[in-house]
Amino acid sequence: MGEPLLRLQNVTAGYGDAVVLNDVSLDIAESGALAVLGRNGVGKSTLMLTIMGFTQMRAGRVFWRGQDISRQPPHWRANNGIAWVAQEREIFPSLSVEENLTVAAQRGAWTLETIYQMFPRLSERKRNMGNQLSGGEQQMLAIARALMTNPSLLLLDEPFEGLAPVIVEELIRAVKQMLAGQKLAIVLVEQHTDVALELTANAIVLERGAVMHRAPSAELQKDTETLERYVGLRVAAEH
Ligand SMILES: Nc1ncnc2c1ncn2[C@@H]1O[C@H](COP(=O)(O)OP(=O)(O)OP(=O)(O)O)[C@@H](O)[C@H]1O
Repeated sequence: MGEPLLRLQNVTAGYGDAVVLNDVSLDIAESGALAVLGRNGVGKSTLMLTIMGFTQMRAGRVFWRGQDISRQPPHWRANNGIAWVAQEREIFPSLSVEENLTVAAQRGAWTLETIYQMFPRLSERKRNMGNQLSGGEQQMLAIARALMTNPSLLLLDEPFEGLAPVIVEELIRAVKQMLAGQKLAIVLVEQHTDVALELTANAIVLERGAVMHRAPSAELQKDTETLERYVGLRVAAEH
């Protein structure tokens, strides 16, 4: 086993005096895919923010390719291969689709051409302004913009939330394509448990900021007891 791409070692972190994550440890391998599950408010987004360097670390360390980056600011992490798609998407409303894509682009396999192949809708709308897009198109753009930085790790925070099923299908196909094609690892926070487990190799379940359970995703998919206890059956019940 080589060095993990990302390692969180006994990380306790939060906002100011409020501690949200408690003694969280996890590894993500190069090209790995990790699902982060758990009910609302357990700290899933805070985990993403901590990987990006936006929270206050109280204890523990974060390693990137074996290097301790615990004190590196968010822009260092972004410049060194960690990309984050926030729940809020945060695309630039007054820039065109194409400008949104090129504004933070870095060299690599993801270019306008490969992005437009994966998201033909964005190609059709490349001259539209960010604020003229539907919710689904905005989410595509947010993911595409993150890919244009040619990251080694992509953090996706509830990318399918609130989108029409047909758009969710399109995004799932795109995520599969991303994982199959390029050397890219993902951390996926998702309320749609079945989708999250289908897309990933491994999963952790958070409860009150701590890792309560970890398992290969295929195993957790069958473990309805754990899913019921810590995640709820919101999505499983829909199938
Ligand atoms: N900026 C902040 N300042 C202080 N507390 C915060 C902040 N953001 C989140 N929290 C608190 O941290 C806890 C975990 O929130 P977080 O958003 O990480 O959970 P989550 O699992 O992602 O939930 P959700 O599924 O609702 O997004 C909550 O109690 C929340 O109130």
